[in-house]
Amino acid sequence: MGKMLERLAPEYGFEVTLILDIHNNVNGSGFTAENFRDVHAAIEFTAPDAAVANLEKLAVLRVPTVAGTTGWFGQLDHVRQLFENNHAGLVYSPNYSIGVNIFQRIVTEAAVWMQQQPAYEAWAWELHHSAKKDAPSGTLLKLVEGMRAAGYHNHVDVASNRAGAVPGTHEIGFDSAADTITLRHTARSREGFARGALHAAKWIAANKGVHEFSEILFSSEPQS
Ligand SMILES: NC(=O)C1=CN([C@@H]2O[C@H](COP(=O)(O)OP(=O)(O)OC[C@H]3O[C@@H](n4cnc5c(N)ncnc54)[C@H](O)[C@@H]3O)[C@@H](O)[C@H]2O)C=CC1
Ligand SMILES: O=C(O)C1=N[C@H](C(=O)O)C[C@H](O)C1
Repeated sequence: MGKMLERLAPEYGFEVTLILDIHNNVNGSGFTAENFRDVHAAIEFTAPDAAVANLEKLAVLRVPTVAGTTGWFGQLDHVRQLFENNHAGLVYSPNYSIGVNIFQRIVTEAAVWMQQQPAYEAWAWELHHSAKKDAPSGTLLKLVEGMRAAGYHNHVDVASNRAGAVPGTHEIGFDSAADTITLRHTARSREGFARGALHAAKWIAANKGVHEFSEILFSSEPQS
């Protein structure tokens, strides 16, 4: 994601002044007050086992932050508390694509209807490139969590595949003896993730608080 963010950042009015990676951030050594002195926003896309330590440092430095890494959301309460205690802004999401955030709402709505239909059984599936470290994807976990929050308590069979260079495909399905409903989002490239993260960075550079990305995206709800 780093290269894509660097390429698109100027379109969002950002100059990239610091890039930390596994080589220049050994034991968090890149997170100094000097390095972040004139930084208006940080975007964190690293690895599941690195994200929390990086986010802790960004909170203490009070840098408005966009959290993009997946696989750490079990520690969200701890990270949220740290940003709030330090009065630092944070946006988090397992997926910054606009399409996926709309897809999430469609899936949640389907779950409400399907909860009343015991003849249907459900599955959740995702496919990503073979370099992806976490499975299931953060997005798939959130889709299923959204179904649960909408009242869907039947079993959901969850599966993941890793192959080639696939940028990200997520599918929720319902099957009965009579028919099948398949809901699928397919990312065509990683550009949608990067654009969403840059949009969030611009927003959090000018606002306060801790927010899930969809709160920003859907801050003015469509009229029905
Ligand atoms: N929220 C979203 O929309 C999206 C989330 N992701 C997630 O973002 C994460 C990163 O994905 P990719 O960019 O594909 O990974 P990648 O493996 O291509 O790049 C990760 C980068 O993080 C650096 N890194 C690792 N540990 C570090 C540390 N301790 N400090 C600083 N830098 C460190 C590596 O040097 C590397 O440059 C994954 O968890 C992935 O699931 C990926 C795409 C979209
Ligand atoms: O690792 C990736 O590539 C992606 N990860 C995110 C996830 O785990 O949901 C989002 C996107 O699907 C790409």
